[in-house]
Amino acid sequence: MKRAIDAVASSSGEFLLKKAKASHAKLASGAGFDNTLHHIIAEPTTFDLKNEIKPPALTKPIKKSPGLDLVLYKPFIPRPTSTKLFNYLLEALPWHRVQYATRGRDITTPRFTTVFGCDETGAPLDTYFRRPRALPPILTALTDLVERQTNAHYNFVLLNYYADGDHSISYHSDDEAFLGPNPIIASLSLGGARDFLMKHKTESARKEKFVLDDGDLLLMRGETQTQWLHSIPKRAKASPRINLTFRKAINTKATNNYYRYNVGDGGIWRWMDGKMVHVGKTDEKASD
Ligand SMILES: O=C(O)CCC(=O)C(=O)O
Ligand SMILES: [Fe+2]
Repeated sequence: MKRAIDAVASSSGEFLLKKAKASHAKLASGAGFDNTLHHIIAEPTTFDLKNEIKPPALTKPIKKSPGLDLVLYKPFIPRPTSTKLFNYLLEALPWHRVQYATRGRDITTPRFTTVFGCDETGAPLDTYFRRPRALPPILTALTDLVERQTNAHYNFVLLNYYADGDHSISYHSDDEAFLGPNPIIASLSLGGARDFLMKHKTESARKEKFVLDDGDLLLMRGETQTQWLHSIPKRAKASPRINLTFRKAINTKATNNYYRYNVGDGGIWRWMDGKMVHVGKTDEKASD
């Protein structure tokens, strides 16, 4: 399944876009506006992830249903590091609201997204739909730690920011051919707890529900993506949450797809003065 998975469009998208237009007009005319829209704010020197992360209190393999092969690490990142990381990522990164058309409908992704990484084919960077962005140091450090914990290699980090309970990801599986067979995906949660629902693709009575809490790491492997779907449903009340998925792209198609559905061309949003502000257009070619 390609990553056009947001056919359940969200009305909060339109609302946020309207709200942002006002801020954008103000920014465009205002002084002190940093025009390097894609920049990543340097991490505070107080980050010392390697020493702040301790072995998880709980490491729970979950294999009770056919094809389901998960490991839950609770927590992988303890507080207050998880909070510090959440706050830093929200503010430091350029975010996007991706819009695309599918089956004749215009969809606005019902959450903010952003992505870093590249396949390891060595293809020239300017041959991609969007110029791939290098992992910023904090994501390189995190990837190293996740690799060590999960014994796998990743070259991509996709981030989702769910501002509130209206933000969601609909049922999908990440079994794209460009990740190779039985991809290993590690998923890190920061901030507000959300339900993570799973259902078997063919045996619809088989369902699972986990609460993903601040600092939790969920490893999905084996036939999980082939046999199961997962989602983060909307809920009445939810605190802001960032999710990071660590993946391994094996070809250029993967890289193009990830930038198309996580950067897109709907513009750049930044966390400024306690809210997301639409700061400008995505550069046609360079996204770094
Ligand atoms: O936010 C989550 O926990 C899940 C995100 C997800 O499934 C995805 O990005 O493919
Ligand atoms: Fe997913």
